[in-house]
Amino acid sequence: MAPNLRPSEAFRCGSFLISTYVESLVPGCSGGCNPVPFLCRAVFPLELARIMQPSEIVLIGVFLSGITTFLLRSGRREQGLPPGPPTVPVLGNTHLLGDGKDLHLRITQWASTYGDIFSLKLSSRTMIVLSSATAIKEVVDKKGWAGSSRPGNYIAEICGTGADSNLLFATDGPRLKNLRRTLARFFSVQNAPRYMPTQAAESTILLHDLMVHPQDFFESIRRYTYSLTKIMTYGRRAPSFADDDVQQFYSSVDELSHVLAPGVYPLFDIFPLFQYLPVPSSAPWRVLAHRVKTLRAGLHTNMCDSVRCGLTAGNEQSAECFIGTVLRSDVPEREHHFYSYTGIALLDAGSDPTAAFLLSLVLVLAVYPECQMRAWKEIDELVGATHLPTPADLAGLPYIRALIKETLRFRPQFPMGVHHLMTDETTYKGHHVPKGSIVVLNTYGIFHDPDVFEDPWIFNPERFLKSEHGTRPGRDANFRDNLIFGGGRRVCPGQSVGRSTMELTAMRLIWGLKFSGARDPVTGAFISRELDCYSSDLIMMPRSFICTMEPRSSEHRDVVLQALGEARLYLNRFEGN
Ligand code: HEM
Repeated sequence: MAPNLRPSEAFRCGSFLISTYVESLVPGCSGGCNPVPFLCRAVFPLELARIMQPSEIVLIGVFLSGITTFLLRSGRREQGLPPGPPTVPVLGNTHLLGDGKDLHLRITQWASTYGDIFSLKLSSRTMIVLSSATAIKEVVDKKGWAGSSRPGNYIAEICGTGADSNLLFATDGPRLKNLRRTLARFFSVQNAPRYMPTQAAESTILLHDLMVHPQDFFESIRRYTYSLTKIMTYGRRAPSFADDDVQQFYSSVDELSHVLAPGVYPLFDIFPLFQYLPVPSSAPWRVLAHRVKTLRAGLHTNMCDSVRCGLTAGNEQSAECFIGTVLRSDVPEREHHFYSYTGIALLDAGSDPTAAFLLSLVLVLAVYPECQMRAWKEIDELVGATHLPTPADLAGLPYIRALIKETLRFRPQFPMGVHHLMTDETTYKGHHVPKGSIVVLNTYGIFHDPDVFEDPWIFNPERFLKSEHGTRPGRDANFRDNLIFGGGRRVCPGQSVGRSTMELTAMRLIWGLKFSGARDPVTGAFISRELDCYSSDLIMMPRSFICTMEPRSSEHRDVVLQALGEARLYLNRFEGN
């Protein structure tokens, strides 16, 4: 229950709201250093009192007390909701989210205090955090579509990538269901092997890039995952990271993640009133949002046009890719934008999550040389140095399978999933989960729960050799292999393709390269701090880190060089017009 409003708290809440708004209008103001919010807080009420008549002040007082009564109720945790951190009036727990940095760690800490279901009050909105596989199964998976809508995202709307265009933000409804069916067919388990020749050829190019330009490994890996997704979606590849579309796409992704991060823009979705306040077009987040909108609209138009041209010219790749399938289908005219913009959603959803895994893998191989050596031993015995590993080899590589699973457990790409929205109420462990609540799938917390995983903070692939899910014996019968891919009806439609890319590429990187992490010049110890250097936006991605890599032997390098010609020849079909 919220305590009564004390003057100090009222002042804090008011200041928070006003400063959030004002800070968003002032270029370069994102911290406490800017004097404007403080001036606003101090001068604004005094100034008003000076220029108004007493009757106006009374009227405003009545109006404000009505609003205050409404707002005071809005921060409270209603009876029956799961427990959670104490609330303050108006804000509820909003102030605890801060700038969103490392929120997954705070959420995981709260889960250890309040249990596998707890609630946060974001003013009048309720957020339910689920931190066990059982909770996800009961609240999301079993509820079907009623547990799988999405909360609105005003800032994404402004960026032209909201519910009406982008599948990722789309709310429950017939057109989403139709689109999901189309995606399910396109990326089905049966269809996934179709992409294997592309994955094999592109991963050969990646190995070669890493051998020749090891210092550019971030760019090489991001090009690789973008190119794979672009081929499936638009029937065209991206030969170089310097290509215009690659540059535009990644600038838009980086800027979109930034503008969507809490703290950069006013809390429009929590305090919808902000949506009606005047905002100058020079406000920093508006400038950013406008740039993102322009970049993505340009990409969308160019890419769709190139598929249209390909279809007219009878190009096979254009006909077979996702957008080609959509353009050739009888999608009603009014749904065309939503369906075709799915191309951009696929680029978003397919490129960086896969890159995040590969970068995490490089990082752990570099700083856990004992794991790298054990993986080499295993792959050398099975595959040898005379040819590249193929998907069929994975079955004979239990340690490498465990290493992949442990990397995904240790650094899941979506540490807090992607928010779901309940369109119906439900209960779990006697707690009420109301209709309209936002649901967080706390994947990071689940994978770092010491009751379920022994020493969860330690990187230890062996745990997956002892039990299928790496859990303590008998813990959490509801654990499923695809928790990293979300849940309910929104579970990742690209999971088969995503998994096969991660597995094939992991085998090939381990097979062909030696990774070494940076060491402290005095102690000689690995700078393990780098393991904590992750971006804290929606996707958990290592920031730049120092790592050297080289071919394991001249034999390995020669095998890659020999395979290169065939890979380029195969990929030729995805180049040109
Ligand atoms: C490889 C690593 C990947 C991971 C870890 C991953 C994970 C996820 C997660 C957690 C979600 C949200 C699910 C939810 O709301 O509960 C998601 C959604 C989605 N993913 Fe993936 N994904 C990956 C790769 C891919 C690939 C390769 C594609 C397609 C090319 C793809 C396409 C999508 C799409 C379209 C959605 C939105 C679904 C919706 O909102 O209905 N993903 N993914």
